[in-house]
Amino acid sequence: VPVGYRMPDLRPAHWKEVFPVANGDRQSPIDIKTEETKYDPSLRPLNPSYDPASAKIILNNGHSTSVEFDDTVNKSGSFQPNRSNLLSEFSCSDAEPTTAFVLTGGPLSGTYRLRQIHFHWGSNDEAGSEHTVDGMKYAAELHVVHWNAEKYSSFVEAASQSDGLAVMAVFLKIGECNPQLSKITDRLDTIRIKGKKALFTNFDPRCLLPKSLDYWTYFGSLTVPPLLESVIWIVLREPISVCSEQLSTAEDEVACCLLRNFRPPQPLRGREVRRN
Ligand SMILES: COc1ccc(N2C[C@H](O)c3cc(S(N)(=O)=O)sc3S2(=O)=O)cc1
Ligand SMILES: [Zn+2]
Repeated sequence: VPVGYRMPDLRPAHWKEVFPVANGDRQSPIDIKTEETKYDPSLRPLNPSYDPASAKIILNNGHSTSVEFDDTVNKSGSFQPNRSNLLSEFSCSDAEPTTAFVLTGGPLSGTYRLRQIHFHWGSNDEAGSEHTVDGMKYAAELHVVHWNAEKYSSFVEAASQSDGLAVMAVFLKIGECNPQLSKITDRLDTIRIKGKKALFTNFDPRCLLPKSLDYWTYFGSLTVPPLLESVIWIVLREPISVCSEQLSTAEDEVACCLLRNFRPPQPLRGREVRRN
């Protein structure tokens, strides 16, 4: 390391030194004050339709674990799901196997393609979520990341556009163990080291979603550097359950670099939070 080189301080309070947008006027996460959210009749139901065969790898990118999806080819029309392996795999969703892996509807105009899912958690069951609801933190938070493949030709291009990304956030609360989540937490031992990845196929994110897809939505940003203000946030109002053992497995398995990987709520700066 060159003499005098100062390792950048990686704590959220210091991100503005490297990424000035950290002080921007559409930063995430936020505290959702339910009394101040505004009902918007123009908001449509969310329509997630995922092609399970597009799940590819599980990855430890140093501040979270993620399941990366093959977002290169739009499979609509070309992918003929093999019903036997699909239906046996996905007892959770009796919906017809899809030929695409996209999110449409809700506050979105156009088709947003699934890129990856990842989690944020804390060092105990009391804290861990990034968004809070009336000041309340959940134990963890799942992010399902999509990009506007209809309007932009690549994910990187979309990530720099104000309507480029759409992230669906799902709160995790401590309760029953979640067998669908175990499909991921049981694999974390294979990606203990930063940068490690492991094959992870046939996973349908719909299995992780709560019964109700009612949501709050607002314009925000990535919650990790480069903190780009390109995210349409869709925060589901109903949490899913996870048991303490699953969360501690996640923390134990990859605690080295992933503990407390949640950014605190940022100023709303006059933004509106709408609900369907
Ligand atoms: C342009 O540079 C990049 C932009 C984005 C990314 N990604 C990885 C990040 O971990 C990350 C964090 C997200 S969160 N917590 O939902 O706000 S979404 C997301 S990502 O998959 O888009 C990588 C490079
Ligand atoms: Zn995230």
